[in-house]
Amino acid sequence: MPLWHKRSRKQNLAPVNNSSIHIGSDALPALAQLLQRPGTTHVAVLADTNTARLCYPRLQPLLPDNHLLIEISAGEEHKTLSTCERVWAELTEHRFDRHSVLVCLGGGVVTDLGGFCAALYKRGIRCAVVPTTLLAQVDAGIGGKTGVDFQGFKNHLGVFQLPEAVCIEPEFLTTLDPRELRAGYAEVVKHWLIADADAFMQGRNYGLFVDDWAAVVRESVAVKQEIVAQDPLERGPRKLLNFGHTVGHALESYLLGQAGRAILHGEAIAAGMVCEAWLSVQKGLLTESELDKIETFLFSVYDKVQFVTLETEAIAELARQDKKNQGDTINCTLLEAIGRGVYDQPVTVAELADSLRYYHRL
Ligand SMILES: NC(=O)c1ccc[n+]([C@@H]2O[C@H](COP(=O)([O-])OP(=O)(O)OC[C@H]3O[C@@H](n4cnc5c(N)ncnc54)[C@H](O)[C@@H]3O)[C@@H](O)[C@H]2O)c1
Ligand SMILES: O=C(O)C(=O)C[C@@H](O)[C@H](O)[C@H](O)COP(=O)(O)O
Ligand SMILES: [Zn+2]
Repeated sequence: MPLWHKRSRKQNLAPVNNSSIHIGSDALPALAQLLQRPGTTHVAVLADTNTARLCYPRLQPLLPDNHLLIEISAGEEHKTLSTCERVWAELTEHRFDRHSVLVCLGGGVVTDLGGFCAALYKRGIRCAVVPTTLLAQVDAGIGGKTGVDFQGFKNHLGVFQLPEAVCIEPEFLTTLDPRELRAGYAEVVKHWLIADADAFMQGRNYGLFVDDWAAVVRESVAVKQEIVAQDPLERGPRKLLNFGHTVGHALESYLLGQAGRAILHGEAIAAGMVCEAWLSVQKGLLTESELDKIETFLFSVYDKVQFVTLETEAIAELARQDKKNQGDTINCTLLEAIGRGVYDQPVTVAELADSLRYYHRL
């Protein structure tokens, strides 16, 4: 059955291997149960400065009295090996063993970095994820991609390692900055564009004016979960989830490296999706009218990312390090229709630069 077949809205979230996903009011009780499992020796919560202040108090009553709080600085610039070293040093100092649990409480930076730390410390300790941004609830917390940035390249070091549980409490979203909510929404739109044309058509009507975020989270998690279940290690169909990321990651990496110009991951992906939808038209896969629908919608939600045309080649060059590549071939995920992604589509650096120039002209 193709990946983009119509899913039942009530579809169960089948665990991928042994990772369970809890969404809604039973999510935090499920975490409490996991932490009380006999044999658990130590519990640490990894949070960033914001989630330590805004989300940790909600978790505290569920935690054992002697738990450890490890706080890291917030922001993509801290998703690095040196932050991991700090986390590992704290675990070591407090004699965490393999029966310990690391609870990652935060957005994608905390869940990516924390998952990576848990996977490597003593070759693997238990890990639970409590995603607190929209982006992490619909995407980063799901599917076991963990890692950190390295030498300016996104997620350049990492492992696939599923957490024991993902506990999603949509109420955490109430304290989220509107810019962060908007950025996370880009991954929701990505899921629609690769796998759910009906949801895209409906979503166009309400944009960010959503009154039931929990429903949006459930639907989006179901799309990702279904794809990850088929291909956990990204040998094939999981590459669909990378739509918008060949250009998006290049743009994000380029701007992150320049003081004052960093943009959020979701903002980069929104721009990347416009570029890659345009490339899909150039390759004869998508119609002009579909491209127009995608662009109109994305520009109704996102501001244009600012760069000058002189920078397009340098940005496009960064795609040579994309993880979907094979040898010198840059493999992109494109669209063959709204709601139908297609992966392993070769593109050149020149074509990626053209797509950025197209975006710049819009
Ligand atoms: N592993 C994956 O599959 C995957 C998928 C998508 C993105 N990512 C990664 O995720 C990262 C982006 O994640 P993100 O957008 O969540 O960014 P983030 O983790 O930096 O969080 C965004 C900001 O929101 C704050 N925050 C978090 N929860 C909050 C809350 N409930 N209330 C108030 N503030 C809160 C954080 O402190 C931070 O300042 C990128 O590094 C990206 O590469 C990974
Ligand atoms: O889960 C996946 O697979 C994804 O590609 C989801 C992406 O939204 C996410 O940004 C992921 O971290 C990108 O992975 P990478 O392998 O391109 O670094
Ligand atoms: Zn992403």
